[in-house]
Amino acid sequence: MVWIKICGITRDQDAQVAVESGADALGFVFFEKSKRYVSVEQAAAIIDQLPGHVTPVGLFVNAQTAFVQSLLDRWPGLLPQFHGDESPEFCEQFNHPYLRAVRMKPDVDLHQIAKMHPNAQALLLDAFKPGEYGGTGETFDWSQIPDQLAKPIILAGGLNPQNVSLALGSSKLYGVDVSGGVEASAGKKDPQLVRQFIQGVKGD
Ligand SMILES: O=C(O)c1ccccc1N[C@@H]1O[C@H](COP(=O)(O)O)[C@@H](O)[C@H]1O
Repeated sequence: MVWIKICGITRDQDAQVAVESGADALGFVFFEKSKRYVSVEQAAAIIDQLPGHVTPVGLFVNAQTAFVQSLLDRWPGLLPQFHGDESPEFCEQFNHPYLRAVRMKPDVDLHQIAKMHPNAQALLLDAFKPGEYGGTGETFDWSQIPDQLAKPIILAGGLNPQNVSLALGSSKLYGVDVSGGVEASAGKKDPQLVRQFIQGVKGD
């Protein structure tokens, strides 16, 4: 089964649709410059109600150590997703599994990145767009995805209900991650698109 993460959750009703449709993880963007930003208390109202089999993912962009640690203390099951310019040392200091986002420049060396992030549960591959950290709705050249890597691969970047089957057919993936491709407007999910996306992955 392919692991499915629906990211950029800001509303309880969107979380509920994603969970009922079979999402494995929900992402909360703790990056104030994002149009999908949620405060800790907004996220808490949703995270504290999640069923145990659904992983809350905290998306960080160059956050302070103390902030990340405070959220891990509050939710030991939180999976951080480091989506900025964090060094391997920064990501590793928490002694906690995390997702290392990689923005896919043409010359990126995924094998080297995998080696430098031993506690990474997976590498999450996203499109590179100068001046932006992610959530751009853009895809990248999936032929850049290696057949073999020391870490599982989660594909992100411009996925939607129309292209996700193609993505799954073209590479060996542990999981998929979507945000903009299932939105009605920034930070607000379209329930129909969320259902279609998850059905497309599960082949229902
Ligand atoms: O969603 C954001 O605003 C965001 C901001 C900064 C870094 C990452 C962000 N989102 C993540 O980007 C990927 C791809 O998103 P999309 O499907 O192309 O919209 C995904 O992991 C988002 O959670």
